[in-house]
Amino acid sequence: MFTLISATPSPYARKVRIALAEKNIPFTLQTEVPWDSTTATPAYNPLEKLPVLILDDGKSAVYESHYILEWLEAKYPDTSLLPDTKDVDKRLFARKIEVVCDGICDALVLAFFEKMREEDRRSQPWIDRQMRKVDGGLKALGQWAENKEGEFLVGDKFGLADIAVGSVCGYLAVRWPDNGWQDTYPALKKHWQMLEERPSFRDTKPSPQTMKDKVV
Ligand SMILES: N[C@@H](CCC(=O)N[C@@H](CS(=O)(=O)O)C(=O)NCC(=O)O)C(=O)O
Repeated sequence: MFTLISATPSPYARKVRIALAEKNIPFTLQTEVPWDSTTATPAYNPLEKLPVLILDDGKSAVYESHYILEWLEAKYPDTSLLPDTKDVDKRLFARKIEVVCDGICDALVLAFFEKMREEDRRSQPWIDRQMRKVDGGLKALGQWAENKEGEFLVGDKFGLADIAVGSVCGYLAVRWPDNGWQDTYPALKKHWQMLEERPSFRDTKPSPQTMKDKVV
């Protein structure tokens, strides 16, 4: 059986947890704090990041959330999370939405750790730059949610784009509760709330973690 190294707040890991659940792939969840020296991630991922999907042999590993999802799509095509193969542009659009969602998360992580620095070592211009990317990314998600044709973001089928958007919105709600995106983008908020009703979302709600070691 697969093992997924995950962390309770991780939006990247939540994408994989949701995809595994939606594809009915059984796995063992190994919850860690990747910033602590006790993490197992370096043993499987040279980039020392989670999520990491450890395969049945207990040694081989797949890492980087967008690649794990691509790997799962290739290995388990029956329960696809992408539009039909003939709909090339829709498939590419779904991946573009994931790119924006991952980029928002990347900027949030950078801002989060910059804010952890002592005041005299903290760069406010750096934090402002990251939050500009978050604002720009959310504006794009807000427009896509506003303009979606069906119940889901790409075509009339639940998939990768919904998983990515739901994960970043859930992360913001936990880690950045004062961010006003839910008021600014009501269609995005409504879409996220609909997604959170799915069992795969209900079973993977993010929560804060406690870091033991000093990171920055
Ligand atoms: N691009 C990676 C980003 C993953 C990532 O940044 N993971 C964090 C944990 S979390 O932010 O998702 O909670 C991590 O392991 N960071 C450890 C490190 O950067 O050393 C992905 O998509 O999987």
